[in-house]
Amino acid sequence: MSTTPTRVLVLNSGSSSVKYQLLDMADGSRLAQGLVERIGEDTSRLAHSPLHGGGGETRERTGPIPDHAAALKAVAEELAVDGLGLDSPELAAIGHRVVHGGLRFTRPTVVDDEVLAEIERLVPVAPLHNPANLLGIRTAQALRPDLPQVAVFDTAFHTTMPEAAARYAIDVETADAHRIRRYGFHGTSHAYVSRETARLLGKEPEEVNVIVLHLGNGASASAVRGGRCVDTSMGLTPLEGLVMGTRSGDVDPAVTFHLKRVAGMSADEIDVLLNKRSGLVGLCGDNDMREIRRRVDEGDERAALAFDVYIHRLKKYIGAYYAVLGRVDAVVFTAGVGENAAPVREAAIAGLEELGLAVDADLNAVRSGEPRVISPDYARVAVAVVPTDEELEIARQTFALTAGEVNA
Ligand SMILES: Nc1ncnc2c1ncn2[C@@H]1O[C@H](COP(=O)(O)OP(=O)(O)O)[C@@H](O)[C@H]1O
Ligand SMILES: CC(=O)OP(=O)(O)O
Ligand SMILES: [Mg+2]
Repeated sequence: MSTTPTRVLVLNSGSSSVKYQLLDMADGSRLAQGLVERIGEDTSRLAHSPLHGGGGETRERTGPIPDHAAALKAVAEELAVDGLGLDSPELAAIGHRVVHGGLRFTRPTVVDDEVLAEIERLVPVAPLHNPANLLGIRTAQALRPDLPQVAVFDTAFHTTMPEAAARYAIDVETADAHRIRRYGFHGTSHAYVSRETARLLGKEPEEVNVIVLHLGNGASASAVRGGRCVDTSMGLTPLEGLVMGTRSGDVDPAVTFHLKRVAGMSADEIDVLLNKRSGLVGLCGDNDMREIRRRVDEGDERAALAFDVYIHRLKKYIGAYYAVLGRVDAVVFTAGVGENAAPVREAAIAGLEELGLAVDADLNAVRSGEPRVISPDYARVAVAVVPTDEELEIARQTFALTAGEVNA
């Protein structure tokens, strides 16, 4: 009798990177994880960490990796070195992060040709993300055509948003004809982190109202009432809302036609400006919060301005979502910046004592990979740091959807 396959490979394909993890869903353990970055450049780098059986040294490869297909083949080779190759009969499914699922995909979905066509149709509203997600799926299909490939959508968690939050106040016929509305992104992270925050507080997700601040290279805030998203800061595309590494977040939409009329820029040029040459990088030339803090500490004025604009926007969204929720149990920081940058957490919460929000300096300074409360005991609202795990959440959803099918 053959054993039931319980392993899931998760691929999180970004515009120029692939993050991946191989998990065994029998016990939720991680067997390997890694990252391919700077795909398409001469300085591509793959870092692969075997984690099973006590783990092993992280292995690195550098040198040109031209596209996502080549990246995934390199990942497959590294996994094979550890005896975890993609040809393994223990592999049950491959789970993919897909950023834009439009209105149609509210749940994880087994990929077929029609699903691929729909993800392709959504490329114009996620131009940095959906093409990479598609390449990841197609390459994985070519390597293991017999396995279910599951798409887990960033937009899915936000489909519970009420119309009042999802609608832009523009002409209804025009908006509906072009499916223009607020979709929201990073939903897998917002769902996972809001649930883990309830657990940290010793409550059920249904019992708590949480403001989640996902601050990575892309950044978004969400208001989660009793486990359901009621508002989020990203909109039609992942450009709206918070200040990000290279994206502007909120701007007056008139900026775009002003640039067209006055500066003679094309729509594509404005797209690149707002998505790739704005945000922290546009304000000070750096998008890494570590480097920005280092410059601020040295007295660099442009870095200080970038930091202040970033914090001001973040604080506005905390206030806005406090008002949307009415009662807040926790404000929680997650993703690369949220989990690691104590000065960002301190500055974003500073001055909000009247809202019951405060950060304890000693607790905030602790470096840890564990979920933790960083507010003082007297504070009415908990402030917390909860590491996100989009890959684990994607693996769980992928396995839940396919285990029955594979075993049948
Ligand atoms: N120790 C740290 N201190 C401050 N910021 C950090 C630290 N480590 C990572 N970051 C920030 O996290 C960002 C990456 O976050 P991440 O969630 O991995 O983003 P993404 O998934 O969008 O690639 C980096 O660009 C950097 O700004
Ligand atoms: C949707 C989005 O912004 O994703 P990322 O943060 O991975 O760029
Ligand atoms: Mg991310």
